[in-house]
Amino acid sequence: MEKICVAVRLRPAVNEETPNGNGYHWEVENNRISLHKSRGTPISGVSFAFDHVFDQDCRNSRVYELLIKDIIHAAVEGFNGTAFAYGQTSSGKTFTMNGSETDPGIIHRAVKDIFTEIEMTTDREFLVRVSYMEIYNEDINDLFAVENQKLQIHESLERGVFVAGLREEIVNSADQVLDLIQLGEVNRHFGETNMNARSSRSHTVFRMVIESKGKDNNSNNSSSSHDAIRVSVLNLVDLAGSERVAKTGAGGVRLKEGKHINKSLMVLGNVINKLIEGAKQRGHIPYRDSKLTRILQPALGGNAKTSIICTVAPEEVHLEETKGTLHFASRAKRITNCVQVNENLVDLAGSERVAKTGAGGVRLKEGKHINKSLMVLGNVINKLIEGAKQRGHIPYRDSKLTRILQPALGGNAKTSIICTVAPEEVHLEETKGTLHFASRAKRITNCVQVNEILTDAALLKRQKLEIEELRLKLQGSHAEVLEQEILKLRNDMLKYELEREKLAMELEEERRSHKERDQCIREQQIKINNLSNQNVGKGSLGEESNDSHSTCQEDAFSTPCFKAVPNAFVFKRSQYSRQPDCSPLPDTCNDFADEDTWMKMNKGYVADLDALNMTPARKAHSFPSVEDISAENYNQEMLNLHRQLQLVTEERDELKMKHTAQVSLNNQLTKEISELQQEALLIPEVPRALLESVANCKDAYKDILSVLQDFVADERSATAEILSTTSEIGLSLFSTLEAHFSMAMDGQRSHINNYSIQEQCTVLRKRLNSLISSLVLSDAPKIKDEHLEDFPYSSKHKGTLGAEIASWKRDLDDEIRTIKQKYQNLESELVVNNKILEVSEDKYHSLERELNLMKAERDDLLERVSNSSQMLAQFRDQKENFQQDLNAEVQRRKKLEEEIKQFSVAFASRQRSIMSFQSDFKSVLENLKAQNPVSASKYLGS
Ligand SMILES: Nc1ncnc2c1ncn2[C@@H]1O[C@H](COP(=O)(O)OP(=O)(O)OP(=O)(O)O)[C@@H](O)[C@H]1O
Repeated sequence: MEKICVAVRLRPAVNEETPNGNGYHWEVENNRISLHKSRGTPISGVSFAFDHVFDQDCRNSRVYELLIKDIIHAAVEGFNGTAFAYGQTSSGKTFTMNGSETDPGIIHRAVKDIFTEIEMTTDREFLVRVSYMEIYNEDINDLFAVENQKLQIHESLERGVFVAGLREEIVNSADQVLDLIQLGEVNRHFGETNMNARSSRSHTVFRMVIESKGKDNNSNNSSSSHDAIRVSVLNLVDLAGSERVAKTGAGGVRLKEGKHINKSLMVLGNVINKLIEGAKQRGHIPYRDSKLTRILQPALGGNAKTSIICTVAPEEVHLEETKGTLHFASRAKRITNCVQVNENLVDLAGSERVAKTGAGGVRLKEGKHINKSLMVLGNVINKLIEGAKQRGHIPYRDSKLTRILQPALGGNAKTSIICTVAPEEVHLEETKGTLHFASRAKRITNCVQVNEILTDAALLKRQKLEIEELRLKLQGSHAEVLEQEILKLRNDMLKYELEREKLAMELEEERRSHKERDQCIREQQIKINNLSNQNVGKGSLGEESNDSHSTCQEDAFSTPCFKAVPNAFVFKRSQYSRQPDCSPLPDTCNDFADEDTWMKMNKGYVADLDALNMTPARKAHSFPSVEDISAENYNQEMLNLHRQLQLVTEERDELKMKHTAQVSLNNQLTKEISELQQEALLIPEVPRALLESVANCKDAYKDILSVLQDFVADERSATAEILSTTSEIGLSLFSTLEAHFSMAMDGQRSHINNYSIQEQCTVLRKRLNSLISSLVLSDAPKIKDEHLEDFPYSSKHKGTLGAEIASWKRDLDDEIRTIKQKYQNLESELVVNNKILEVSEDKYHSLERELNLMKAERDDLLERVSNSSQMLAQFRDQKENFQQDLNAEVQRRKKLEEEIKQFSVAFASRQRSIMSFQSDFKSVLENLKAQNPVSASKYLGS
């Protein structure tokens, strides 16, 4: 176990102290940083000690020498290493990691040193790969390849936690790496805030993977130790700074970035808290109390995949021992390790009871030692369980940052953290927060191991050597068949090795396309669901519109909203431990930039992430390991699979196109429907407008009549009679018009009858004519007499009365004609409107029919999508079967190899026996020759 190395670096003050400050300042002395008052008196309780504390004058070279150099050296030797800079915004993290022209930073120095060390290590050969990524708004982007965005984190036993799809460049000189870094820097997210003109808006991780292998000077005499390859990962991390909105003045994009930055830093704080909680409870683990536990240390809570086989005896007489062993087993079951690839296979001595073994002397001494070491083993296990119990779940998966830094925090890596702080009084709280963080981080312990692995490649190499050895053994013999077989096998192995690489790539590619297709289908299904919701909305609108044209709903055609996620898709942290395949990133942390949360975060507050909803689980399909795949028949099968894949993809594309066409048609129809609705809304207004104008005409007519009435002196006179009949006729005509229009307004078009109005007009006209003619022609003398008395006309006027009445009649006729004309105009307008209404109705019905067709088509589409999903499932099954076949084939091949080996061993032994028989035979012949040289020369020749 190794503690994390933590240092604090105070940057030089950049601005003058605020005039109304209290004169507080930080002083650095002997790796301790303390807060002092203006007069120099230290403030109690605000003093922190760390592995190193660097003051304002310290240069990057010193920071590197004291804090990082060891990690770099260890990384070349095969240990994982991580160094990261943590601190508030503008405190000097990027300055520390990247440095300046005159004072290069940690990354620059580390790269240079690594290549210098590699050059100096002459007994090993190295392969160095570098990558550079940033975590921006919780997305991982490749800084070496801008097109690689939103990369995913994966984990495998061999590679540990890794970012899939991240470009790795194989490099062989420091300059090459520094050039690459320069290119990557261009792609990094920087932004201006009130606090820093060039503030990092993302966390960056510069990663070097160093592989090394002992140099194989004598190829014929290689041993397996030369095949062990060391793989170490070095992470150099420049974190974005925690920030307070009040100071950075962030808004918009900056605010969003700030929230993401603070959120991931808060998760980092949570992880550290959880780790130290566990370490606190675990306390000292007594590994050193026995040689056994010392040797087994990596296997117990360390870096090993460990299996313990507890053997028990069935006899009743061993009941107590068996119970004890079972208790031991159930305790051991609760240990958790941080696993790398090495495994330990240990055969322990059994615990003994003197009473039963009857041991004495040497045996007794041995038994005591055995029991003691087993007891210590039990103690170690107890301590480990205690720790694990307290430590519980470490929330590495809550942010991408902690997931990437997982090996560095409580895992298998040498880690240094450099916490940068600002000296200004105005940043006092932030500095205290960073120092609290640093003190907590100091308590983390990691278990660091050299990562020595036997890679597949090394394994293959060994197999090749074995075959070579066999071939040499058989050289000179006449076992041609066997030799041929071996040759073939060797070629097969080479082919297999090449194909394995290819397969790995193809599988990866296929898996990616699978994922994309799944995603596509899911998206399409969501779209179809939305479309169906939209259509259901329209259907209900159609029904309503049938009832009444005037009650159309305006929002029925609005953009469809996504359905609320059903509860089943949301689960809490408490369920997380039971759902290991999900990536439970909290979605709802929105207020991480606020003051309160910031303070809590820096004071070691553990966010109750249980209260936050997690993103839905997305299960990753497990693929068989590459070595399980044989080459034979693979290409053929692969072709088939590709063909099927192509077909499914084509079908999906076709469906997609149809769907797009349908959506656009749907949009067009929606637009037309809304236009028609607008028109339909206007149509009922026409009769209303007509009714209003008729009412206005009626009022005007009444006014005219009342004016005329004033001219009539005698109410019983003929003039009065004509006037009253005329007004009666006019008003009756207006009333009829009003009645018709109000009926039209109520939608009773069928009752409006043009013919009845005309008939009424004719009747009324006739009545008026007959009245006038009766007055003028039949009762003229009477009128004359009456007018002589009543009318204020002179006698010369009396003769012209008939003419005047005739002119009134003409005027009235004109007026009636005008009214009739107006009426006819209104009538024809009404007819036109009715026609428009009918056309609208037809259009509406045809739209409804189209909608139904669309629904049917949608159902068809849905069915086809589900069919293609089934096909996909079948396709997956087929693939699985194929993979099983491949596995079987690999097994068969292994068996064959085994048989060949056995055969060659048998062959060698037979060869040996033939040789010995030959030598025996020779010696017998020699003896015979010696005994009887004459007959021997006669029968055997010379
Ligand atoms: N030790 C130092 N010596 C000289 N200048 C420094 C030092 N530390 C920081 N600076 C200067 O302070 C300013 C802010 O530093 P830097 O950008 O490294 O902060 P940061 O912590 O990375 O901020 P952010 O989190 O916003 O990215 C820069 O102009 C930098 O040059």
